[in-house]
Amino acid sequence: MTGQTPRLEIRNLTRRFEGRAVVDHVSLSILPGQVTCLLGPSGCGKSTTLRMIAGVENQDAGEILVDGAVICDSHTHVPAEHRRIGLMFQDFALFPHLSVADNVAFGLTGPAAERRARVETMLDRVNLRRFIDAWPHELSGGEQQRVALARALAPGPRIMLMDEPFSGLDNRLRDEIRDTTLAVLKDSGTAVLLVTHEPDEAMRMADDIALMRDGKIVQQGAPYNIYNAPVDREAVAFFSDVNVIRGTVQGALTETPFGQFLAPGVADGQAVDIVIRPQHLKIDFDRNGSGPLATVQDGTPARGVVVRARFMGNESLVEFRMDHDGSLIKATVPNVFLPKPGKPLWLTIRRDRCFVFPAAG
Ligand SMILES: Nc1ncnc2c1ncn2[C@@H]1O[C@H](COP(=O)(O)OP(=O)(O)OP(=O)(O)O)[C@@H](O)[C@H]1O
Repeated sequence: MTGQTPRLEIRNLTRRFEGRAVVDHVSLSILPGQVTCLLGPSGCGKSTTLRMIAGVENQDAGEILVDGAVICDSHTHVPAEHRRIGLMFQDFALFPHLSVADNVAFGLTGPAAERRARVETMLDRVNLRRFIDAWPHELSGGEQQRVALARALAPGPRIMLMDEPFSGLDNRLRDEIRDTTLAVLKDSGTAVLLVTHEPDEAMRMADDIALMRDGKIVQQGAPYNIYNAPVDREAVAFFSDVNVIRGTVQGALTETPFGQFLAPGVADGQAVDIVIRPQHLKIDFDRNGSGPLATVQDGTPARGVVVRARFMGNESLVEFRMDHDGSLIKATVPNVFLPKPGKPLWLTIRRDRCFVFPAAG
């Protein structure tokens, strides 16, 4: 909703180590009940950003606001324990010497009866009330994770910071725990900043994704927009395998073996990369040396020879060596399609799914 005060806002947050800005003018805001994922490769500065918001690391510049009030800038520094920020980190284990009830009650104050009632409510939310008197070692990994969530949410934090919270769980359990966690977080109205290096996790959890690289946020938006309108070639490649077809621009157009592509605003003679995901190529049979007819949607077919084909479960991945320049191109098709190496086939690319970027380097 426009005009709503963000629960969490950071402005130009910067942190330098040994002269290098590992977090470089990072700004973002999160509304109550919204989940934002800070997504990026290892070492891009995600955890450092989170640590500054939590108050366990000082920024060199920038400000942090909660509900419109500054909690940290060059003059103010609200200590970590007064920020009402919940934390859930991968290695943020339960206290092994405390029962489930005492773990969840850990950050609570007030009369014992009230604390007990709050613990029961929180365990109900994560469907673990029956384990109230159990010890952490009696619970599975997923159950422990849900208790950790109940513990983090029990004091009613305004913001939850989560750093790769699901990475210790096996795949199938992880999907289930993510869904439960998301439902509980949404219900609590907390603003969530979740750090992950896994695009699938971000797509699954986030209302908003902030894509981070080398200390900077390079793109921010809804998962759909980040996936379908990426800012550059690396942003496409972060979410999936990509094929890159290099071309040179003449008169805002580039000629390729797959047909012509528009390159508006790019100067004559400049190289461009046409980037296409493997699932957006179409494969067609060779008809005595010719392919299918060119169409407006799919451009001109180009011929390649199968290098290898693998069955991946839901789809088959076929790799081609292209006749025109010897480059390798990957295409995926649903179900089982395993042509023999050496077989000539024709490829077309879905023109509406191509991204054209000025070539880097
Ligand atoms: N206390 C420190 N002293 C010096 N350099 C540091 C310190 N903390 C972090 N760095 C460096 O800052 C960069 C960003 O680290 P950070 O942990 O924030 O990245 P990340 O994106 O969270 O990575 P990962 O996903 O691997 O945890 C890294 O190059 C790291 O080596």
